[in-house]
Amino acid sequence: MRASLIQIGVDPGEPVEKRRTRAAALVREQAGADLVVLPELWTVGAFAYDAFASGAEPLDGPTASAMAAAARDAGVWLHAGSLVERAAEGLYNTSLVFSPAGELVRSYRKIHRFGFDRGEAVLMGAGDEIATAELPDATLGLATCYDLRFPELFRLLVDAGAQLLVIPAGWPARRREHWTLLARARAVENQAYVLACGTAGTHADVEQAGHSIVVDPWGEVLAEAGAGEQVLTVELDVAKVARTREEFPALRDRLLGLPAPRR
Ligand SMILES: O=C(O)CCC(=O)C(=O)O
Repeated sequence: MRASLIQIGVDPGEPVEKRRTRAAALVREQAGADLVVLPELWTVGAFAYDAFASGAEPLDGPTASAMAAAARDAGVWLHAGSLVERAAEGLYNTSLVFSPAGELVRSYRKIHRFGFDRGEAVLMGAGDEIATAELPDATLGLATCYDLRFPELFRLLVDAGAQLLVIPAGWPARRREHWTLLARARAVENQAYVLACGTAGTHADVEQAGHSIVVDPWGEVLAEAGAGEQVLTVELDVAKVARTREEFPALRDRLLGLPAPRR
C-alpha cells in the first residue's frame, strides 16, 4: 500500500482559496498512491484563532467539494486533514476521509482541543466519537494533533480495529521533539503504523514543525520530512501489523480489568 503525506505550507500571505486550489493539485499529483493525507486546519492555520469563525465551513462547503473532486480525479483514498466545521451546535475541528469515488466516508471531530484556556479549547466544541475508516486493505484510526498526547484514545482505536493511525497536525516547531517521540511511542505501544502529517511555514507567529513522519509497527521511522513544504511517499506492508502483534504479543498482555488503586 502506497501512502503520500502532503506537508503543505500554511502562510498568511497566501489566500485560503489559493491554498485550496494548490492542495487539490497536490492531491491530483499523487495519482497511483492508495492513500493521501493532508494536515490539520491547513485552510486557516491551526493557530489562526481569529480566522476560525470566518474560515468555518459546512461539511459540503468549498474545501470538502474541492477535496472530493481531487480524490475522484486522482483515484485515491484521501484523508483531507481537518477544517473548521460550522455545525448548528458550533465549531469543530473536523477531519474528512473521501473514497476514490469522491464520497465522504468518514468524519472525525477532534476530541482533545488544544489551548488550555484559550484558542481552540474555547472556540471549538469537543468531539465525542471514536472514528475509524475502512479502506479495502486497511482500517484507519483517526486522531488529530493534540490527540497524539493521549494514549488511551489510541487504545480505543486499536480495539476498534485500527491498523494505520492517521494523525493530521499543525504542530509547533518549539515542541518538535515531542511530536516525533510521541509518534514513535504510539506506533510501538499499539503495534500499528503511524502516519503523522504536519504543516510547514509560519502562521499567527507560530513556526510549524513540519517533520511529518511515518513509523512502522516496530517503531522504525520509514520516512521523515524536513521543515519545509514536502510530499512524503512510503510503501506500507499492512500485514506487518498482524505479524508484529503475533510475534511480540504485548497487546495480548494488557490488563483490561486493572485493580482499583489502593487508598
Ligand atoms: O500538543 C502540542 O504540543 C501541540 C498541539 C497542537 O498544536 C494542536 O493540537 O493544534
